[in-house]
Amino acid sequence: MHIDVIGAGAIGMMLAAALAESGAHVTLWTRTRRQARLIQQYGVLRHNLQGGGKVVHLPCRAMGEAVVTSSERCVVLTVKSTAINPELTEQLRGILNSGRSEAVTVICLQNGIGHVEILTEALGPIPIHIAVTTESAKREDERTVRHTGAGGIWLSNRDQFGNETGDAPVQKKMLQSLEKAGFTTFLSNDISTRIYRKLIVNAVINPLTALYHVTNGELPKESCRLTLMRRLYEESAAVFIKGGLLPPGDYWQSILDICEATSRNRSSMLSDVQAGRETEIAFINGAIAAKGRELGMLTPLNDALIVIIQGYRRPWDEDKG
Ligand SMILES: NC(=O)C1=CN([C@@H]2O[C@H](COP(=O)(O)OP(=O)(O)OC[C@H]3O[C@@H](n4cnc5c(N)ncnc54)[C@H](OP(=O)(O)O)[C@@H]3O)[C@@H](O)[C@H]2O)C=CC1
Ligand SMILES: CC(C)(CO)C(=O)C(=O)O
Repeated sequence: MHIDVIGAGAIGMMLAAALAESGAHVTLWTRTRRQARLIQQYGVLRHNLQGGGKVVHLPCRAMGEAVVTSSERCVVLTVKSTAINPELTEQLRGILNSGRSEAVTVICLQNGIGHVEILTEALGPIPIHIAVTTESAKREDERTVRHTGAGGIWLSNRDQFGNETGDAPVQKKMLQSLEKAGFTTFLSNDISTRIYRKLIVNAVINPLTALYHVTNGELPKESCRLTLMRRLYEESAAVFIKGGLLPPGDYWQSILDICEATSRNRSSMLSDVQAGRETEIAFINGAIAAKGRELGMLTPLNDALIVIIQGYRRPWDEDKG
């Protein structure tokens, strides 16, 4: 089986380097030719959890370049949800329909929700499996990645159409490859709960760390911030529970636990805001606000944070007035 990891960012470089090192047939795909050449020439420098660094050489191509043919192929999508646009899906179709691929699967590792619907519309009947990961990684430069937190990878045993595919060879082989590469994996028959539990964590930690410009660990340490965290949590959890997306329960402690477990991390949303990049807020708090509207529930805190975070502008945009 051939594995195509799309997106040479934090998660993409971490996964592709670990898979290549453990002997998987993997290609890492970049957006730019420049990054592909750099990785092709010098490899990915992967820092493990203990801080040790190792250069891993692996095939790396820019999107649009020639595809390695294989009868079985697993495409692991590690771009941000905001990068899933018509140009990317057209290029994905090129990879998925290439050569002799008879069995293909797409695995999505994005935080948030809404991206699978966009992909399904563009890719038609190709099976897509959602994966949720609690691993964390940081991209330090175009060829350097640091594994910053160990967790697990949960892969849905159903595709987006509800077909049970846990026994499909591509999926089985993908899970085996990830295990061999050192990741703890699970085949999940309840990915939905896992998605919404993670979404609630991201909906509280991400926009508030971006708002206050603090690390995850600093966020709850000040009482006003803790109050806002709690209110945002209550508003968001109420939507998921009323919508039947999460069983009634208390998910607050898990947010505090993750702040502590990832205390030195800058959340992905804070990193995006600081780098002047578009954030994933539309797929996180935007999804909660949309669900709230559907259920006739008000979500004023989510609504306000969406506009605040989307309103951050890059300094060079300020110049244009
Ligand atoms: N980092 C983490 O610890 C975790 C991240 N996640 C989720 O995983 C996803 C990826 O996150 P992360 O790795 O941090 O994000 P990064 O921004 O580090 O990486 C995304 C990568 O996608 C690349 N990309 C964008 N457009 C394309 C394209 N058209 N073709 C090929 N590559 C493209 C970007 O390239 P370029 O820079 O050139 O634009 C970038 O290298 C997100 O949805 C995030 O929420 C989930 C759990 C943990
Ligand atoms: C869990 C958390 C908040 C860890 O930083 C994350 O997933 C993110 O930053 O997007």
